[in-house]
Amino acid sequence: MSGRLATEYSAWKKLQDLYDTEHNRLVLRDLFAKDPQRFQKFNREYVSPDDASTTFLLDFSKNLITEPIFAALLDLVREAQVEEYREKMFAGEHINTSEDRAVLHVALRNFDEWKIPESGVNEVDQVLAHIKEFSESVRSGEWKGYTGKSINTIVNIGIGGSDLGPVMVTEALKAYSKRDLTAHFVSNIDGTHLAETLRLCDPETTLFIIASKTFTTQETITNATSARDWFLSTAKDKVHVARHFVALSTNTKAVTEFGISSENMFQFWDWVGGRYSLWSAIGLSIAIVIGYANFEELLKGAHGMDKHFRSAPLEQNLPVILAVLGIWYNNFYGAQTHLLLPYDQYLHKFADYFQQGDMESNGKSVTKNGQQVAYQTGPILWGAAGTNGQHSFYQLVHQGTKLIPADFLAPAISHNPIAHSLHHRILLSNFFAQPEALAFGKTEEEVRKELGPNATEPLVKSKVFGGNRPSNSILFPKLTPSTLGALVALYEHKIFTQGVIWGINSFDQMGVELGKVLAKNILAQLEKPEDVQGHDSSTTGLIHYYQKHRKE
Ligand SMILES: O=P(O)(O)OC[C@H]1O[C@@](O)(CO)[C@@H](O)[C@@H]1O
Repeated sequence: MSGRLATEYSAWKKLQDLYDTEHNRLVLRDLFAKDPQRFQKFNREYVSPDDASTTFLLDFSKNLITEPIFAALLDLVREAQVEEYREKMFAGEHINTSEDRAVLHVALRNFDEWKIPESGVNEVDQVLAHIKEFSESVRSGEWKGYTGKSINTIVNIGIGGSDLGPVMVTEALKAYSKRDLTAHFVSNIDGTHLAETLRLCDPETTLFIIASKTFTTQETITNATSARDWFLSTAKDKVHVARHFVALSTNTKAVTEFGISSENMFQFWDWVGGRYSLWSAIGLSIAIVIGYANFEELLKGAHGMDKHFRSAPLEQNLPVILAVLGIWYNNFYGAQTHLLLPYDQYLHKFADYFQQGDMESNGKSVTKNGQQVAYQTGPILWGAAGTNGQHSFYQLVHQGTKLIPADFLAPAISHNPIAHSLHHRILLSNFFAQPEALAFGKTEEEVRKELGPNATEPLVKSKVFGGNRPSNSILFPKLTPSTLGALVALYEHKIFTQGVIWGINSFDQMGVELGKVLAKNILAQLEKPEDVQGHDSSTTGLIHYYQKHRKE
């Protein structure tokens, strides 16, 4: 039954026993020394069922597991009925129970493979056709602005899932981008974000894409209104808005009220979660930047992973493997965070993207049945592109007091093989070395041997690396649209699997509402801050200080 407390599962109790009795013996140096076949046992190669060139290796041998522990983790997946819930998701059942909605981002990249009886699913193809037609019209120069010039700049105005996906993908696939077209992404309500962007724009050649599932998000509508005012200050006549503003939304009424005609609207549906929406109309900016053919490859890459997730046996199922490893550390080792470390500068926004994807999905503390959990749920997701992270926070990761499981990702081939690929070989040498250092560390004996007999005790101790810090390594041939699609879907389905095991609803986001309501209340009072009422002394004191200093 959905929404059960994870601790009720017998598999959970078994895992707790295994942790209690085994964790002191789970030393990677020993596990590898005892079993020369360890890498062979704990790696999986993914090959897309649709396209053999979309492939990657998942090496999960540097984890604090044995075969019995791995088996017990998979038993938990079975007992939590993850496969049954997966089939409910793919069938369009309303598994987002609090909002009574289906969860069907998989339908956005389904290419009619599966018949899914949910309203709107049969319209996906026509929205994709509209995206194709419009993106090609902009890229070819056929789409003209109000003075007859082609578009050379797009500004996507959106926030959260209406921003992070397009940003991450257009950065990740920059090698495939149309280099004479500039894409900007404005998300923050801070006027600086829009002001600094508009300084770079020419109203005659700029297209604004207003991306908002609800078309009620205060930041987005305010930014869109100011962008329209900026545009009209030059274009003057409102009739010109139609050539320079399009909308991506589920809310046709609000879009037309804003002044964007319905033929300039790209629709999606309530069964597309914001943080799962880059595959939908929200991906219009992606299609314009990299071209529709590459956008379609992105979708197909994800679809291949959907088929894998739906058909692979649990012990071969990559999203399931990542999910259970995360639960092992999060719920039994007490790790609080999870690191994403892409050794690819194009993926520098990958962790940012999954901060929303993971933390807005699984940052919950009540099950679908309304029970308060007494165990950890979603981890804090963070990360940075390698090798930059090594010069920032790796000190803590290597020698700090916290256990931080990490996923390392890298392409074997760079899109930019400068200096005869010397840069890439250096990058990959670090991609290989860091997990090795984390896993096997450096013993006191090795340090003494290195420093010699005169080394002081404190110096020796400071140079010891305890190691035994777990990681996964994902290595793929090249960062292509299809590979990116598969990787994003891999993590989407990892998040889904963990949410089912924890018994929570991964697809609503009640936690973002209170702050919005309080901010609206305070906004109404900021016109006369000296009279602010109804707050604690801290909020009142801060608002009074603002009042004192808000005039230049
Ligand atoms: O796309 P929209 O409706 O403007 O929502 C933007 C973002 O705001 C939220 O915080 C929900 O309010 C995210 O879930 C969502 O992606």
